[in-house]
Amino acid sequence: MYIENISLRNYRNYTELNLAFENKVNVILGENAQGKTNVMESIFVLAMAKSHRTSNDKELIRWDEEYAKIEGRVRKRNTSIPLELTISKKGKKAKCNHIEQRKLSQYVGNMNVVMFAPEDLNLVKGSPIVRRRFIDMEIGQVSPVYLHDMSQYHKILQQRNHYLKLLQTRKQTDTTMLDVLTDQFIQYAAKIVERRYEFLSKLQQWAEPIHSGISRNLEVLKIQYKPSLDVSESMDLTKMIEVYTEKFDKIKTREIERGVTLVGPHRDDLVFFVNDRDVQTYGSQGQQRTTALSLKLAEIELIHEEIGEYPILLLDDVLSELDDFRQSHLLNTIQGKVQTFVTTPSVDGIDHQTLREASTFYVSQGSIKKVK
Ligand SMILES: Nc1ncnc2c1ncn2[C@@H]1O[C@H](COP(=O)(O)OP(=O)(O)OP(=O)(O)O)[C@@H](O)[C@H]1O
Repeated sequence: MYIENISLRNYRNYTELNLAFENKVNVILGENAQGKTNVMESIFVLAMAKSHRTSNDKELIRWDEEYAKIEGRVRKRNTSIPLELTISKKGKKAKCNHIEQRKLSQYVGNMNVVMFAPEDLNLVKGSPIVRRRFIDMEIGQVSPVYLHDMSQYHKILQQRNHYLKLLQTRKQTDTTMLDVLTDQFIQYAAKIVERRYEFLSKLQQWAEPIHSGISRNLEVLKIQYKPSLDVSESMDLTKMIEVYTEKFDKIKTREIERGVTLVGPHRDDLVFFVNDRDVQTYGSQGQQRTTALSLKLAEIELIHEEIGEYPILLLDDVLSELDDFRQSHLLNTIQGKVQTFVTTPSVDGIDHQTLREASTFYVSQGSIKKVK
C-alpha cells in the first residue's frame, strides 16, 4: 500500500499543507526544528489515530487554533481510500470513505505504518513501557479486536485500582465489587496475553533470519515474553484464566495493602536474547541496534503476511544513526517494495541507489517544496 497524498490543516507548525507522494522512497530534508518529524508524525497519526511521541492529542493542534485536520488517500491494490482525522479539544473524529467511524478501533488498520524513530533504538535498553507499546501498536494495527480488548482492559484496570485505593484507605470495606472487577479483568488479561504470545511467535520467525543477515550470520536472536505471573505460551485461554484467578486470590490482601493491581499484561515485558545472552544486560550498543532494526524489519514482513500488502515505512532521523552496513541492509530490504519516508538533515555520506532514485522534499519553517 502507499499514501498518495496528504493535506494538513493547523497541524503542529503547518497552517496548510498539501503534498502528493509517489510509491517509492520520499526523502524529507531540512534543518532542525523546521517540521520534518511533524510531517512523519501526521502520516502516523492518520494511520493510528494517535501520535508516536505524545499521548496528549492537544499538542498536535497548532498553537491558538481550535482543531487540527489530517486528510489523505491510501492506495491498496486497485482502490484509493480517503481517510480523514480531525482533532479538537473535545476529542477525535475519524472518517473512512467519507463515513464517520463510530469507534477508533474500527478506523485504525485502514492504513498500516511502521515507524522507526530514534526512540526505537531504545526498544531493548529502555523501560518495559517502550516494549509494551511496541507490541500493542503492532498487534493493534492488524487486529481491531485486540485494540478493543486493550481499551476495555485499561478501563477495568483503572476502576480496579480506584477500588483497591478505597479498600486500602478503608473508605470501603466490602470486597464484593473488587471480585466482580477481578473476574472481568482476568477475561481481558488472558485474551491479551494469548494474542501477544501468538504475535511474538510469528515475529520471532521473521526477526531471527533478518537478525542473522544483519549480523553476518554471527548472531541468533530470540524473543521471549516475560509475564508478570506464571502463564506460558502452551496454555490455552481456560488454563490462563485459571492461573490468573488463583494468583489474584493469593495476592488479594497484598493488593489491598498496596492499593494497586500487581499483575497483568500492563506489567508484562519482553526479553531479547542474542546467542542466548540477554541483550539488555550483556549486549553491546551495536547488538542492541541490530536487534531494534531486525524487529522493525520483521514487523514489515509480518504485516505483509497478515494483510497481503506491505505497510508504509517511516524512518525518522534514524538512517544517520546506523552504520554503513546496517544502512545498506535496511535500504536493500525496502528497495522497490515498501513506500518509505525518510527524514534527515542531509543525505551526504549515504550512497545508495534507493536514495538516488528517491523523491526529495525540502522543509523550511512549516512549508515544504518538492525539489526532486
Ligand atoms: N502545536 C504546535 N503548534 C505550532 N508549532 C509547533 C507545535 N508543536 C511543535 N511545533 C513546532 O514544530 C517545530 C518542530 O518540528 P519538528 O519536530 O518536525 O522538527 P524537525 O524538523 O523534525 O527537527 P529535528 O531535526 O530537530 O528533529 C518546532 O519549531 C516547534 O516549535
